[in-house]
Amino acid sequence: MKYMFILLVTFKILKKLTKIQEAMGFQTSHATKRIAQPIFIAKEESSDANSTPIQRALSLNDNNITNANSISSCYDSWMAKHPSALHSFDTLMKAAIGKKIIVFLDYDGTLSPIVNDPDRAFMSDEMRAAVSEIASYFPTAIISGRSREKVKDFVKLNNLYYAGSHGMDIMAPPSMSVGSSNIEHCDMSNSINGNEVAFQPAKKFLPAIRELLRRLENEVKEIEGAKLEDNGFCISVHFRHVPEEDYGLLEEKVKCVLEMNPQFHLTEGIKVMEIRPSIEWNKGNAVEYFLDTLGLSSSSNILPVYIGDDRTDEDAFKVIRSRGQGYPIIVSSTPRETNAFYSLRDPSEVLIFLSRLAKWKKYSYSSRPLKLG
Ligand SMILES: O=P(O)(O)OC[C@H]1O[C@H](O[C@H]2O[C@H](CO)[C@@H](O)[C@H](O)[C@H]2O)[C@H](O)[C@@H](O)[C@@H]1O
Repeated sequence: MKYMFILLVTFKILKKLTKIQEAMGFQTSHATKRIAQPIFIAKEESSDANSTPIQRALSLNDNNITNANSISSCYDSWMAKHPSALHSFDTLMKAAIGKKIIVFLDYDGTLSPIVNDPDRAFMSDEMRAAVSEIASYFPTAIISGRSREKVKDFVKLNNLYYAGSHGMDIMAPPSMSVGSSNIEHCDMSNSINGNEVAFQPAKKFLPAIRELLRRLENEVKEIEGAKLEDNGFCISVHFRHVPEEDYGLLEEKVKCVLEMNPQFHLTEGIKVMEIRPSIEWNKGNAVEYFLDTLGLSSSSNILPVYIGDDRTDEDAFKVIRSRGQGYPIIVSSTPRETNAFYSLRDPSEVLIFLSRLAKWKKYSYSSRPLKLG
C-alpha cells in the first residue's frame, strides 16, 4: 500500500513536470523513450542544407503564408481608408441617383489579369460582355498605356471610346468647346464616320520616338529576356524575364539612350520601364478631355467612375478627387499609397462591380410595374 502511494505520487510529479516542459516550449516525443527538445532546435535541424526541393518549396510556402498574414492585417487597415467598392456599392449608388455616370477603365491589371507575356493579356468573354453592357448604359472610355490600336484589338468593342499611350492618343467626339490650345492637336482627317476625331498632343514627337525605338532595339537586343513594346507615343521596356543580375545593365542602356534624347523621360510600371515624351499630359488630362468633348465638363450633375491599378492611373484619380465629383477606384490586393477613394481586389472584383453597376442601371429603367399575363 505504501509502495502504491509512492508510485502514484511519482507519476503525478512526472505528469506535472511534462506539462511545465510543454508550457516552456519543449516538445515531448510520444515514442517509448521520452525525449524533450526545444522547438526552435527542431526547426533548425530541418534547415536548407539537407532539405529537398519540395521541402524548400514548402518552407517558401510557409513564408508566403506568414507574409500573407501580415499583408492581410495591413490590408485590413488600408481597406478601412479605401473601402471595397463592392461592400460600399449601395452607398455609392444612393449618391448616384439622378446623376450622369461616365465610366473610365484602365486595361492591364483592371480588365485583364497581369500575365507574363504582354502580348497575351487577353480579356475574358465575360468581362467583354460586362464592359459592353456598361457602355450601352453610360459613356465609357478605356484609357491605357498600350497603343490605342492594340488595346482596341484586345477589347474588341465598338460602343466605347479608346485612349492609348497613357492618354496621348485619344479618339473622342469632336467638340468645339475643347480649349483652343488643344484644338491644334485634333486630327480631323483621322475621324471615324465624322463622330470621333483623333487627339494626339504628342504628335510632333513621333519621328523621334521611332528613332528612339530603333536605338533601343539595338541596345537591348543582347540582354536576355528584355522586351520592347511599341505603344505608339510611348515605349515599354519590359524586364519581367530579365535575370536579376542584368537589371543594372538594362537600366544603364536605357538611361544612356535617354540622355541623348532629353525630350523624353522614364516612368515605372509593373516590371516595366516606360519611356514617354516630356509633355504635361497624362491619364488625368485624358479624363478631362473626354468630359470636355462629351459636353459634361462643367456639369455639376455628373459622376465619373475611374477604375485602374497602375501608378499612371493616380493622375486620373487626382483629377476626379479635385473635381469633388465621382469615384476613383484602385484595383489592388496589397496596400498602396493612392489617391483613390475606393478599392477592388483584382479584375474578378472589377467584373462583379461592373455587372452590378449595369444591373443597377437596368433595374432603375425597369422599375415600371410588371406586365402580368
Ligand atoms: O495602362 P495599362 O492599360 O494598365 O497599361 C500599362 C502597361 O500594361 C502592360 O504591361 C503590364 O501588363 C503585362 C500583361 O499583363 C505584364 O506582362 C507587364 O509586366 C505589365 O507591366 C503593357 O504591356 C505595357 O505596355 C503598358 O504600359
